Amino acid sequence: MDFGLRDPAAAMRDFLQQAGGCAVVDGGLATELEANGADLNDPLWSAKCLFSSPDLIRKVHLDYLMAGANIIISASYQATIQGFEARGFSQKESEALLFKSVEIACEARGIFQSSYRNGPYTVGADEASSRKQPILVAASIGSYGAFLADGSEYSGDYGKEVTLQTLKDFHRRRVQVLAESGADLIAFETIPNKIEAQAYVELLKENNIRIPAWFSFCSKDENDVVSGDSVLECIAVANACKNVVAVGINCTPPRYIQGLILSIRKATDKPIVVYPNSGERYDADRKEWVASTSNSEEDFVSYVSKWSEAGASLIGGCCRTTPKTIRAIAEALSNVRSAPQATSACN
Ligand SMILES: C[S+](C)CC[C@H](N)C(=O)O
Ligand SMILES: N[C@@H](CCS)C(=O)O
Ligand SMILES: [Zn+2]
Repeated sequence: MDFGLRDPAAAMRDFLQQAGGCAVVDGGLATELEANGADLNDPLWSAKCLFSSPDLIRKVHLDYLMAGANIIISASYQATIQGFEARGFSQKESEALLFKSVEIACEARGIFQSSYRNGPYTVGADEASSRKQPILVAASIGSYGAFLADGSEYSGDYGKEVTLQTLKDFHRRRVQVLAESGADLIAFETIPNKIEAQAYVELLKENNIRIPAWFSFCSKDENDVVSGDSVLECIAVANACKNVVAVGINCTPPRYIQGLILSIRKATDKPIVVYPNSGERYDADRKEWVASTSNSEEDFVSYVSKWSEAGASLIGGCCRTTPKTIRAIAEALSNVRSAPQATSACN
């Protein structure tokens, strides 16, 4: 559909219309890599699989497509040139790994689409809606905190020495490479503070980046992102950028999402994307999630129609969500989705 080559807002509008008014985002990529046996206790976390087990990444993307995802997010969340160089890769090899993350996702989409035509996969509520499942590939860009590999994407506290310029210098080349990778859009994910959003906006402008992007923040409650910066101020930074086709929240407990959507919709007319985590807590030292008694996949999915009613039009899951979660989200949304190509939205 040449998503990335058109007027960004119109491209997103058309995509959402083809998806029936609401699109399904995939679930936790790293979570599912681990569920399939990958050991992510590594500074590169899921990006390690780009060289250790690329076939597994492709399989996980396919599993999410089969569950009904309209958007799959590449394995580049913690893939940085600086991180790969620290592992002994050259700059050229590091950039090739970034490309590869998108290539793998595009391959999964191609396999899914051609295999579907040949018969073996059934996805979505029924065959007719499955056939029309529009699919985008989003290139993930995780925060500077993700690169630090100490869980600081959940604090947004980088210390005083990390300035706007530091962050721009850190992210610049990766943004340039992923913008040329063949992805349909860039997903700036798990953004923990306002300064990093500002750095991304300036990089998009200064580097004349043409492909669309979404900005998705990590929140600690219904008002503030994890650093303590106001969600509304963060959204305002993203809202001012023409390339930004959706704004929202990810890797945040489900219980805050409805309040966040209601606030965000007052601050922007752009589509709202939400893909919460399970509500568990990440132990960065052990690189493990700590179980919480108050959350289950059932709880998560029970929120979905409320999020749609509140104004979200891209809904999925982040860490500790699985293809099962995504299938349940697709089913929950099938009640509010209109027939593909119809004009009404789901909220
Ligand atoms: C979204 S968090 C669970 C990613 C992993 C983290 N940056 C780490 O390396 O520990
Ligand atoms: N896209 C990443 C986000 C981590 S917060 C993943 O699902 O692993
Ligand atoms: Zn997450």
